[in-house]
Amino acid sequence: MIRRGTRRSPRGPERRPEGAKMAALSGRARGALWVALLALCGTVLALLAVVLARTYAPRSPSPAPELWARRSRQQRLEPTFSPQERRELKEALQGAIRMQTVSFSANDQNTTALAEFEPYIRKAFPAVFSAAFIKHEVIGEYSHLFTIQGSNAQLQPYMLLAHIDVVPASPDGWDVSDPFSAEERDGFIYGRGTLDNKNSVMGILHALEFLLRRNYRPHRSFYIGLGHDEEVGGRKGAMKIVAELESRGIQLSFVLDEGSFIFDGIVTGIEKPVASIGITEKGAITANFTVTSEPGHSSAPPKRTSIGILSEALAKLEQHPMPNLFGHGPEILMFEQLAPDFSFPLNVIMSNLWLFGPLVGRFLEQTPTTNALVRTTTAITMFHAGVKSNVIPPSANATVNFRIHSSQTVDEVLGIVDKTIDDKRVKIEMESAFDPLPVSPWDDQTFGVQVFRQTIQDVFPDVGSVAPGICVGNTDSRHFVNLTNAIYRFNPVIFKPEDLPRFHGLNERISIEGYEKQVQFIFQLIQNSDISQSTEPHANHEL
Ligand SMILES: CCCCCCCC/C=C\CCCCCCCC(=O)NCC(=O)O
Ligand SMILES: [Zn+2]
Ligand SMILES: [Zn+2]
Repeated sequence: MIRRGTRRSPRGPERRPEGAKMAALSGRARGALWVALLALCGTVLALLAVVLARTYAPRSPSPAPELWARRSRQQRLEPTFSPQERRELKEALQGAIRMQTVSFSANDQNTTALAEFEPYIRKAFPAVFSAAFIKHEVIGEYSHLFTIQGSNAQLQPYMLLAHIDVVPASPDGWDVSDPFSAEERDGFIYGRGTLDNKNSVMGILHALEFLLRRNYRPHRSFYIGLGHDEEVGGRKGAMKIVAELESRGIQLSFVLDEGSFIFDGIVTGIEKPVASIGITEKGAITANFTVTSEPGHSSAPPKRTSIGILSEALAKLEQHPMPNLFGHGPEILMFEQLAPDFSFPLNVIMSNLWLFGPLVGRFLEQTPTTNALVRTTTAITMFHAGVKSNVIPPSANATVNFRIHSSQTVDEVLGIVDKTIDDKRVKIEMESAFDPLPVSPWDDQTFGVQVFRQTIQDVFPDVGSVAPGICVGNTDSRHFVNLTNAIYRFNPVIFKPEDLPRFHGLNERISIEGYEKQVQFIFQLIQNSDISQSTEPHANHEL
């Protein structure tokens, strides 16, 4: 008999309790899901709040030191130059460009032109060479050291650096007839050295000349160092100047050299020009790579030739770039400080590098300029092999130039190179090597930083941020580490993307207006350095 209600379907009775269990369970699961969802929303909202707070938090403008604030306009000489003075500025720079002070190598420099440079500057800057409180010395035959004795010996001196020598330039590919003609075209002076670095050599001396002609006597002492072999390492120039100053027991308040610019349009997403002041510079290795093999007749070649083996090793270096180290060095400071200058949404990203750092690192490595900021770069710069088309060459040789990221050392880079090439047939010899330079202080209490901020504001009011930067090349200032911990690299010139290939390349040029601004900057910098700072060391700096 089949009783109603007791009939068991094969699944029914078992299913009901299971279903109830499931329903109860899914009720709990749903609850848990809601809790998780709410927690997630809370976390996302909290993250968003942090991200927005970091993006839009008011940044306190760097306080101008009280002394500058109180100084009346009358006390300060305005950086305005007469038409006659402006002509003089331009012609003096042109004359300097025409002197072919080329450095080919450490042992091959145009010493005739270097020697002619001294009478040239003597004639161009009569007030500098005749002032009773300025001492001029020739160092290492062709370099120059000027000591400007300020009226207040209590103030710690600073130093301005520039270099007279230039890299070679052949006329091929230039728009003007000759890279040493200093031709004026469309408001620009063309020529080797217009940006690197006779603009600074002549700009510093001319600013001082104009101040002296207006009877200005600096309060704070300072030095001007003009090296003659910066492009080949600075051993005979800058290093000798340093040895001289060290022997006199000098300590400097700051050193200012070339090495960075006011960048305009160099970084995607930043509209305004930004001043980047190099607080460090990369290390460097120049290494020679050699492979030797049995020479012989090309009709019966061995399986591998020295050229093939070396090429493979070099290709490995190019195919396996050094690691992206964005966030491990001072480049992070640079982007943190530039964050407000980026347009939306990049400003949000740059203000939150704690979250978006890896993404930004990938973004920066896309162009050679910003790639140089995030890693040790590898550049194969020379390759020599072979003597004749039917001779198996006995050797192949290449030179590779590495520029080392702040967070790496020479030894670490060499370790990676060895591992990457992994071929005992490739011999590596070091030509020169040094670690990245120490990082100079960057805060509003540091005297040099105060002076630069104030002077940029005076002369370039349209500049957005004044940010700490990295000098991706090397400068004479790297030899000055025993004289100060405050070394800065900054050329007060607007630098646009089209200027990049001109640097050490074709059609190097400076606009006449840009050069006048550079002279104004130094004119103001000397005056702005004449305040005393509260943290001034109490020492007598009789020079
Ligand atoms: C918003 C910041 C972007 C920064 C991008 C950096 C771009 C760098 C471009 C040009 C500046 C290069 C200056 C390097 C000065 C080096 C002087 C020199 O030639 N020294 C000899 C040498 O390094 O071999
Ligand atoms: Zn230079
Ligand atoms: Zn150079």
